[in-house]
Amino acid sequence: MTGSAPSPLALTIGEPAGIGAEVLLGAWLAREAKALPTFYVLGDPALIAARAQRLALDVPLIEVSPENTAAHFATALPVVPLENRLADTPGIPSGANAAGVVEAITRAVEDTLSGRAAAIVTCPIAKKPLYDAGFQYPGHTEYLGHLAEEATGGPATAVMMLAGPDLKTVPVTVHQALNEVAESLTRQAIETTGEIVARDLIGRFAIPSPRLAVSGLNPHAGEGGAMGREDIDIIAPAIAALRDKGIDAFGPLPADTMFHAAARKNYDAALCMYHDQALIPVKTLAFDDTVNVTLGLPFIRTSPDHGTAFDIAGKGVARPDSLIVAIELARWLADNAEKHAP
Ligand SMILES: NC(=O)c1ccc[n+]([C@@H]2O[C@H](COP(=O)([O-])OP(=O)(O)OC[C@H]3O[C@@H](n4cnc5c(N)ncnc54)[C@H](O)[C@@H]3O)[C@@H](O)[C@H]2O)c1
Ligand SMILES: N[C@H](C(=O)O)[C@H](O)COP(=O)(O)O
Repeated sequence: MTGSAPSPLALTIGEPAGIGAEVLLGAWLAREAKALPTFYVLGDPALIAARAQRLALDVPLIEVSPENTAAHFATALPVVPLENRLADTPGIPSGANAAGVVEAITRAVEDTLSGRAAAIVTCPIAKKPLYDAGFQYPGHTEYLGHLAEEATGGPATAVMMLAGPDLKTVPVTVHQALNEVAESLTRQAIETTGEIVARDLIGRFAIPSPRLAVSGLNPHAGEGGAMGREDIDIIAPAIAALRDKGIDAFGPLPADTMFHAAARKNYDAALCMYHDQALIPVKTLAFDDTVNVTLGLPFIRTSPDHGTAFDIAGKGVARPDSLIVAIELARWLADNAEKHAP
C-alpha cells in the first residue's frame, strides 16, 4: 500500500432496530471535527436514509464500491448496498433482518481479507433475533473466528478485549451463562487466551513487554481454597505456564480489588474469568470511550462497547462517541500493522 491511499474501513450496519444507523450518521457528521479516516458502511441505503430523515439529519448518501469510497467521503456518507434489505423499525427487532445483518459482517471480512478494506468496525447486533433466525454463533467474536478459519483453513481463536483509556480487559469465557462458567473454565483456555493477548499487545498495540493481571474466579480468589478451588487448581497453574513461556502474567488476583486506580498501574491488560467480571469495570470507567477489539484473528475488528440500545433507538439521543473511538482505533491498528508488515 506504500505510496497509494490506504484502503478505507468497512463499517457494518448492525441491528437495524437499534442505534447503529444513527451512530453511523453521527460519526460521518463528525468526520471533519474529529479528522476521521475514510470509511464506508455495509448496509441498506433505504434504512440509513429513513433514519436520517426521522432524525432530521442532513446527510447525503452515496452508493459506492469499497474502491471508490475515498472520492466521496468528504461530501456524502458512502454506502455499499447489501443484497438483503433491512427495515427501519427503531426499537422493534425482527428475525426478518437477520440475513442482511449477517451479510454485512461476512462481506466486511471478505473486503478486509482481500485488501479492499483496511479493517472492520461493527455496529452492535442483537443476538436473540439472529438466534431465532438460525444464526449459530454467540456473537460477532465467535462468528469472526469462524470466518477466519474458513478463510485460512487453519484454527483461529478469537479473543474479546475491551479497551478503554485506562483499562483493557479480556474475558476468558465470553458469552456464557454464569452457571456454566466454572465448569467450562480450563487451564488451557486461560493459557491460550493469555498467549494471544500478550502476542497482540506486542504486535498490534506496540506494548513491548505486556503485563497481564489475571483475576481469580471466586470471592477473594478463593480464600485459600475455602471459597472454591478453581483459583488454585486451574488459574494458578495457567499463570505458571504463561510465566514459563516468558509472559509476565501474575495472579490470581481478587477481582473486587484489581481495578482501582493504583492497581491498574501494575498491568497492561486484565485477564478475567467471565464476561461481566471483565466488562463491568471497563464500561463503568469509560462507557463513551471504550472499544471492543477482537484479538487473535488475521484481520482487525473493532466495535463500540455499547449495544443496540433499543430504548433510545430513533430518538436522536444516541452518542456516537464510542463508535468514533472504535473507528480511530481500527485505523491506528491497521496503520500499525502495515508499518510492521514483513
Ligand atoms: N458489539 C455488539 O454487537 C454488542 C455490544 C453490547 C451489547 N450488544 C447487544 O445489545 C443489546 C442490548 O444490550 P444492553 O441493553 O445490555 O446494552 P446497551 O449498551 O445497548 O444499553 C445499555 C444502556 O446504555 C444506553 N446506551 C447505549 N449506547 C448508548 C449510546 N451510544 N448513547 C447513549 N446511550 C447509550 C442505552 O440506552 C441503555 O440505557 C443486547 O442484545 C446485547 O447482546 C451488542
Ligand atoms: N459482550 C460484548 C459486550 O457486552 O460489549 C457484546 O456482546 C459484543 O460481543 P461481540 O462483539 O462478540 O458481538
